[in-house]
Amino acid sequence: MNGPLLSVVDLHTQFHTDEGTVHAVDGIDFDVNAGETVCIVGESGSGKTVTSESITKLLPIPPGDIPEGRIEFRDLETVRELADAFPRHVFDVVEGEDREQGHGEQQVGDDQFVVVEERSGEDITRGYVDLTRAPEQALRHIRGGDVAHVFQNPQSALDPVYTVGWQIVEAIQLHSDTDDATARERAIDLLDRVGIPDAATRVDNYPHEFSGGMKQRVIVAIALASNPALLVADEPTTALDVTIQAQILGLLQEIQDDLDMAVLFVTHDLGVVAEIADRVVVMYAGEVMETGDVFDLFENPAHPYTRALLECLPGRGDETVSIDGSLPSPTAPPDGCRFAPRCPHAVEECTTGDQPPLHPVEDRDQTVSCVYYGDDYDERVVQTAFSSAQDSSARTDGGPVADDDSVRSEAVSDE
Ligand SMILES: Nc1ncnc2c1ncn2[C@@H]1O[C@H](COP(=O)(O)OP(=O)(O)OP(=O)(O)O)[C@@H](O)[C@H]1O
Ligand code: NI
Repeated sequence: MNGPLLSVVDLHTQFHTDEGTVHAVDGIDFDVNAGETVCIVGESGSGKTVTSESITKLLPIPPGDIPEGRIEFRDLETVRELADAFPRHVFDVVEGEDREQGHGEQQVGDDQFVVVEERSGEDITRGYVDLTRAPEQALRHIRGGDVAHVFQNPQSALDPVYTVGWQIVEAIQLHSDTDDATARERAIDLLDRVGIPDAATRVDNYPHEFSGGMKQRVIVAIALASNPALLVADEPTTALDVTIQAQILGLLQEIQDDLDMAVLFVTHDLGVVAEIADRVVVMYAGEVMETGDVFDLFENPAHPYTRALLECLPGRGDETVSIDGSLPSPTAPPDGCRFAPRCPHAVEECTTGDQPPLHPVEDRDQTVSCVYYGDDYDERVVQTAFSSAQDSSARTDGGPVADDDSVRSEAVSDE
């Protein structure tokens, strides 16, 4: 077993600006397993897009910068290919004797982005590519190959001067030795699969000859052309027609099951999350507040922030209410839990030190960054208030009340 397909480990992504350093992503951890759909949710500005763009390194660097952390991509085929192509950049844990002799952990060099953890003879059987250290040349190989990034903006993702067929053929041939005729056949097949009627004719059309929804399908077809192990998709705030969006999501899921492809989907729509996610990562102000199985998390939201988010979900709580208060300053984030200034249950410990570690939730497939789930507090305090979070009397238990004069945040579903 080579572990999860993708492991984000202590990722820090910053932007150096005239106003100071923006701590957009400030030490987050989560995994994506092969074949599963993980949704990242959170209010606008919480760092979802920066996280997804850190993975495919589509981040503008500079001003962007990843000073700390790793993004381990554990697709074995990719690890083997890149170990072959970049032999000088391989860190071989197996070959190093230091561990045996008790010299402690060996240091991976800055330019060593392929880490081999286990071999069977010559063959690599466990290891990863660290996407944060990979040079542009290696990233080009990975991007649009084993990791595809779908921008859900048809306007900018397609090249207006080439036919859609040409663009799909290019994507196919970039990563495999496929002759023109075979690639064209596969392009037609892909268009057919994403639900474009009369694909054999449409393959020779230009992007402007397609409607918005059909363009979106073409973009998905291009992303699938290389048979990616992981598809990263960031939902835009200027959303497409909801029915088209639902169709495309349904389509993605069908194809995903066929190809055993993992999907990392960024959204602030909890309805979409309920529909497509296997697991959920809840982000707030550059930190992960909670992760978990989608059923466990919806049934038993553990973090007060997740609870507040769910309260804003239509049909769940009172959807006219948004969470009181606003995101903390990204250049000068507060100590302790980022959500503490808005949390009805915050106690003194919540306002000092680092963001609390992710504690496992008892009997659930969930982890939560909240002191109440540690040994010193009773988590029932944050759980009982769920259904009455809008009731102001419920705010007085467990700790200081959020400042009522503070600015109302943008609603969670602000598209
Ligand atoms: N190029 C940049 N320069 C400076 N700050 C940036 C840059 N890009 C993003 N940020 C900041 O990083 C933080 C996280 O932004 P991000 O776009 O990841 O949020 P998001 O969760 O995707 O929000 P939305 O739901 O609105 O898309 C924000 O404070 C944002 O202002
Ligand atoms: Ni975003």
